[in-house]
Amino acid sequence: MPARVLDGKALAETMRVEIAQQVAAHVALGHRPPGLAAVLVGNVAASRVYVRNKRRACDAAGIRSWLYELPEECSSQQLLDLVAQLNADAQVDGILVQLPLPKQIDEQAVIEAILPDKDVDGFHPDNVGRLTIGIPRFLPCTPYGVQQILQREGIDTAGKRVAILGRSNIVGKPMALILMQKPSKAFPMGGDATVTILHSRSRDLVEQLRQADILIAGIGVAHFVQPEMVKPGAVIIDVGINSLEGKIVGDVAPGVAEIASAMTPVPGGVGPMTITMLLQNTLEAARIHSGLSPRETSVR
Ligand SMILES: Nc1nc2c(c(=O)[nH]1)N[C@@H](CN(C=O)c1ccc(C(=O)N[C@@H](CCC(=O)O)C(=O)O)cc1)CN2
Ligand SMILES: [Mg+2]
Repeated sequence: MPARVLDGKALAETMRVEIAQQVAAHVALGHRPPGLAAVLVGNVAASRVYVRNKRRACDAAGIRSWLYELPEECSSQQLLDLVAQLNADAQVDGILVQLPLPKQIDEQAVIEAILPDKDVDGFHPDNVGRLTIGIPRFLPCTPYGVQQILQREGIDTAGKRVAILGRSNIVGKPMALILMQKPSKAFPMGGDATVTILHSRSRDLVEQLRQADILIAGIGVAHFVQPEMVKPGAVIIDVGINSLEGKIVGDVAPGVAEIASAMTPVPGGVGPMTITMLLQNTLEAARIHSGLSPRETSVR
């Protein structure tokens, strides 16, 4: 039997309606609508599409958004000046600097310049540190989206073997931190799983992958995961977005659907959830800025 399709697009739509209701409730309490500043630097076509989709999703949820564009050849200082302006703007709850940035820009300096309580991507070291010790403020949107797919599709992660292919700061590392975490009041999304991160230097890759109850692929190689690398009945989450022969494909080969019990499609799986979780984080930022959410929570 082919794998059950984990329809991220449908779940993203459901969650966006829920978020719109939460935004309306927030405004009904007398608060101003949440606001997101989106920063787009240069001419990467895909980045332009993602930012446009993020702003459309904001609009539909009742979140205000503003687009700031800088030219491809801008300097780090120009971008840092813009971030400082947005940090100081009381209408702005969240700042999204779309990645990747042009090569002359010091990406890490830009990430660190964003105020941690406006860092709705969850990339600032303060937010990464909080996630690491189990008192997160904002979870990075892609792994947060994966966690929501697993939870809302009823896929229990407690005690499961999870293999994560890829060790990026945006996907692999935060994904591991979320799924290994013991759930607590401060961190209800904790997955209680046994997590293995695999990467280009990992030995016995296929054997490791074949032990996984849940396999999360985020290495950016089209169709890297082949059927013989997967344990029969495993759950497969495909975070890859690659272009192959003019089509968008994931890191997982289509034949894996014959082996797996459930699998996210590409497109229409994790991608739409990434955008949805940005809305959730922006609402959370607005709650923080209106004094509704605790800034600090203790480890339990
Ligand atoms: N500042 C950030 N930059 C980047 C992030 C991020 O979370 N924050 N993630 C990615 C890009 N990304 C969001 O920004 C993103 C990628 C893909 C999708 C998506 O919906 N993809 C579609 C398929 C692709 C397409 O049709 O063009 C899908 O999977 O269905 C959404 C968001 C890197 N940069
Ligand atoms: Mg990302």
